[in-house]
Amino acid sequence: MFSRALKPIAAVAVQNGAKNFSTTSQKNFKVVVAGASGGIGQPLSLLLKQNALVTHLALYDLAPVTPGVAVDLSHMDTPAKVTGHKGPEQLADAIKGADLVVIPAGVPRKPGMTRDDLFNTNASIVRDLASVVAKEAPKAIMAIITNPVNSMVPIASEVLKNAGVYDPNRVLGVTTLDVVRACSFIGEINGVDPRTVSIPVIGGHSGVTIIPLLSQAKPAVKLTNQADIKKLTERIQEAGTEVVKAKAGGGSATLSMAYAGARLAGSVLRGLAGEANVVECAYIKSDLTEAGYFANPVLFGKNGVAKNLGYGELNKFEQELLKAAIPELLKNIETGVKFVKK
Ligand SMILES: NC(=O)C1=CN([C@@H]2O[C@H](COP(=O)(O)OP(=O)(O)OC[C@H]3O[C@@H](n4cnc5c(N)ncnc54)[C@H](O)[C@@H]3O)[C@@H](O)[C@H]2O)C=CC1
Ligand SMILES: O=C([O-])CC(=O)C(=O)O
Repeated sequence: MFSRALKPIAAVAVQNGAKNFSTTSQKNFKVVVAGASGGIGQPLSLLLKQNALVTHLALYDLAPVTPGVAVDLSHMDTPAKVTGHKGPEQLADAIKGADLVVIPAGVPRKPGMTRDDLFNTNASIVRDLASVVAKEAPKAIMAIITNPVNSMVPIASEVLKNAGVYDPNRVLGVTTLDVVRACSFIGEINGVDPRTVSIPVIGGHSGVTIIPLLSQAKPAVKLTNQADIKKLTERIQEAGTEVVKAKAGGGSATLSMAYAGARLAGSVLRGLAGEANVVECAYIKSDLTEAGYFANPVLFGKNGVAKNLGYGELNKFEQELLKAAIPELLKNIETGVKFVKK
């Protein structure tokens, strides 16, 4: 399982690729936010309106407020034109000609729920959005935030396959929040600015499938005790639940997710614009493990994923984490694939 991993990634590339938003405007990109009026969608759209690479920001949601959210954002003095699209009859217009479709549409968790408990509601939402992307913007990059991410990416991929337009380099599950959290917690422990921390988080986006490679963190995590390393690993794995509990029925992470989603979207766009060395972790079609989809650092380019950078050397503890993650990932992936095939 481990021999297929590539060489350790250059941590500096992760840091630089991930954290410097471009101010150049080499190209004009249409970006769609599907689920734009929600807890993630609104602040994500606010951040994307500030990205100079975005010249058209199309906001799509079922919520009646959506055209109003678009008018609100359109008053910001940044270049992107903003359009609002409400309801399925306006979806094709929203998606047509998109370069990037970011999807936070769907229901969030309440305390006591797992991400898998969202499957029944969110699967058909992602399936239906993917089928319109297949028709109206088959070359668009799809960045899926909707949970459970581990199953939603296979769903979108199967829909695109059925439509004959699937390109595995253009379908991503957004796991950036796991990296953002790991950097934040390590920054706290090390007493350094979290923006100077870089770490790959691999696997998937739920519980045991979230594998922070603390042994590859730069700078090294100032923890020597294995019990503390285990505790930090579990905090990163359960950080989503920490937010769900703290919001006490008011939903899950929205603001930190918007930040993470804007960062991922910005990196995708910089890759599309031809910038070199743009690296982020993302959940993609993969043959590195037995799981058909897997998250680890990837290089973005003019056509989406340009190179899978692998996950480097794992220590014994991380190998055990990977072993625990694979059966869960396989199950999540199968659930997604079966949903489209049924
Ligand atoms: N990948 C990640 O790291 C994270 C993923 N999430 C997931 O993101 C999703 C959204 O979370 P929130 O924004 O907090 O939820 P929310 O309920 O605040 O917003 C969801 C929005 O989606 C819209 N929507 C529902 N069905 C739709 C459809 N068919 N087409 C377009 N829009 C539709 C709703 O009207 C609503 O505005 C959830 O599934 C949540 O679990 C949340 C945090 C982190
Ligand atoms: O925990 C949730 O349900 C939302 C999520 O994916 C996260 O915050 O990582």
